[in-house]
Amino acid sequence: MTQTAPLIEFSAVRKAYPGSRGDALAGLDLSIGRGEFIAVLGPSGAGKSTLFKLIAAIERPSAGQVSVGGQDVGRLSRAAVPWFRRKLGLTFQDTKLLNDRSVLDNVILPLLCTGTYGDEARARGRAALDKVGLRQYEKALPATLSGGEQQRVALARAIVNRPAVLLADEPTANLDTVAAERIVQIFSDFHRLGTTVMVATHTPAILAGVATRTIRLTDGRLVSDLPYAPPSVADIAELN
Ligand SMILES: Nc1ncnc2c1ncn2[C@@H]1O[C@H](COP(=O)(O)OP(=O)(O)OP(=O)(O)O)[C@@H](O)[C@H]1O
Repeated sequence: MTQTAPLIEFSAVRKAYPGSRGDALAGLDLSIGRGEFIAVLGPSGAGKSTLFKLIAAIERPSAGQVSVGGQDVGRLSRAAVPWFRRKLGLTFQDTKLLNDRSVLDNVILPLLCTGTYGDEARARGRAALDKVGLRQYEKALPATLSGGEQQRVALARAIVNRPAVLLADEPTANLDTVAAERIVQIFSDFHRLGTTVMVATHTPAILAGVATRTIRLTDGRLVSDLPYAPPSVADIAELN
């Protein structure tokens, strides 16, 4: 039987931020295959965002190795980083949308970073907005949209490069159930098309029927790695 190489691999990864006490990640080994949908759980400060930042080359490991698609992320040159990031779509709880630019201009920003401009960029931006159901708002300023719609704009920006991996850091925090379910449905659609998805969340119940695996971090360590199962009452208490 042939075994395919993992898409994302952490080998003995330690991350200490300059000036901070303790490690944000403390010797993490983790392998993620193509097509997985992973719920990343853990209390505040457990290292979930740091995990995503290392995958996306926003931060570099203090020790150990992070590889994505066979590339050693910690060794990418500064010039190579924007090209590497085309493989990845990232969203954050704070959507980081620019409020002085239209929704469409926000969505096409990642294309401009890697040399796709003009009509082609706009066509791809509109296609991404179609996928999240917001094409009608392309000319609006982000601040005029609801929180759920702003998260969907951020998601359109994340997928505009048709990434192989989607990383979402607390994408449904502060959203009502309907808005959160709509976001999760979009993740599910991408997952069905073959995208590898990782979602950090304090409310894993929203990923029921969608996530395939749950990893749980505490104090920068992997404390469990299991097939996804809906959270128990004790889990919910711990995560909130
Ligand atoms: N830029 C930074 N500088 C210094 N310390 C940091 C920085 N970013 C994160 N940390 C610290 O690293 C640890 C892990 O933080 P991280 O944001 O990865 O956790 P998290 O699980 O995503 O938390 P939350 O659920 O609150 O978003 C925390 O102790 C945090 O204070």
